[in-house]
Amino acid sequence: MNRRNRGIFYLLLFIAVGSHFLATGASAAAWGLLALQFLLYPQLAYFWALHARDQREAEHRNQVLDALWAGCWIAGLGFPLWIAFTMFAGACLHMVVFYGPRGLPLVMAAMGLSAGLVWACGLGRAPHFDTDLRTTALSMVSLTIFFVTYALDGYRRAMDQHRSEMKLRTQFEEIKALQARLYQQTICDPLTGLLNRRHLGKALPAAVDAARAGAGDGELALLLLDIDHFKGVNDRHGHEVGDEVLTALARLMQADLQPGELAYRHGGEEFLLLLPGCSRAAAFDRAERLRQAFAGRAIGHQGEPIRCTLSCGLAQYPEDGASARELLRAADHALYRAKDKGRNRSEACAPDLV
Ligand SMILES: Nc1nc2c(ncn2[C@@H]2O[C@H](COP(=O)(O)OP(=O)(O)OP(=O)(O)O)[C@@H](O)[C@H]2O)c(=O)[nH]1
Repeated sequence: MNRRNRGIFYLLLFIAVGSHFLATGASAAAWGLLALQFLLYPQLAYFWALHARDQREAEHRNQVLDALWAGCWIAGLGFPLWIAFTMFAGACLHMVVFYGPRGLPLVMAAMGLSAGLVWACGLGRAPHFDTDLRTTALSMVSLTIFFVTYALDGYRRAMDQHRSEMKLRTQFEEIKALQARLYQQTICDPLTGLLNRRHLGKALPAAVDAARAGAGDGELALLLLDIDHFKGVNDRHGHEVGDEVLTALARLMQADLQPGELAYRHGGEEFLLLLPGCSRAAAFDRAERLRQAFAGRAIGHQGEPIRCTLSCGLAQYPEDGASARELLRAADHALYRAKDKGRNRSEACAPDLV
């Protein structure tokens, strides 16, 4: 119980019992005891708990003590119904809030024990259950205020928890988005935005497995594209223009992509198209279309159009290679043949089959 709740509850009880004392003409000693119990004791109990090594344990002891005191007062006052009920309900609420259902029998036992002892020692008053109207009303108001105070505490905690949850959820979403962005960065080439070799390392074996399992009629084509004399472009016009040439080719590749197909920057000025479900003839056509489109595109630089060409090597699963590594090697051979034959051309690994 926090200081505010304990203080409020005891003050309200002080007023209710005081009203009962006024109605029944209590002695000065009884008023003194009332002040000690309901004004001083709650402060002492709070400081006791505050300075204890285990505050929760100390508070638990305080609450049992509260229940014991309440039993004494109930028996000593002669069981006035409304005051007794207010004390009992308050003690139950304290205990249950802190200790769950097991707090309930504990309160009953403590109250019953102390009331019984007071009664057995002959210190109890003869039962007189009635309270006057003012005391009854004050007891009711006390209970209501007490319940509302606790309810407000519960509401505040629920709102705090809700806010924390919302904050956590937002942070979680941000982390997820960040992770996705980081992952994207690890699999993408920053200059062209195409996928990179790291992604190919997983995607190519997976595509081979899928083709082997019959996906896309068991067809899979690999196109390896390399810009011709690219070093010369860099040397003559500078790296920035070289970068523009690279991104121009990347855009052409992306514009032509069908669902399920993937475009890579394989390294430097070398690019790759992974075409699941694509026949050898269709892949060769794609290579030629891309080659011609690239050759026909000029990049303007200081008023001078810069034209580049590319060479392309085609490898087809399963004829040219039954694994990712074999397919790559086959496409590489085909590309070298294209370079050897004068560049700006497409070559299939097995030209007789095209
Ligand atoms: N601008 C630019 N150049 C790059 C990048 N990555 C690699 N290069 C350049 O690409 C060039 C590749 O040159 P080479 O391997 O000799 O190939 P090439 O000049 O295209 O000759 P062939 O392939 O035989 O036609 C090198 O000069 C690299 O510096 C890049 O990101 N940007």
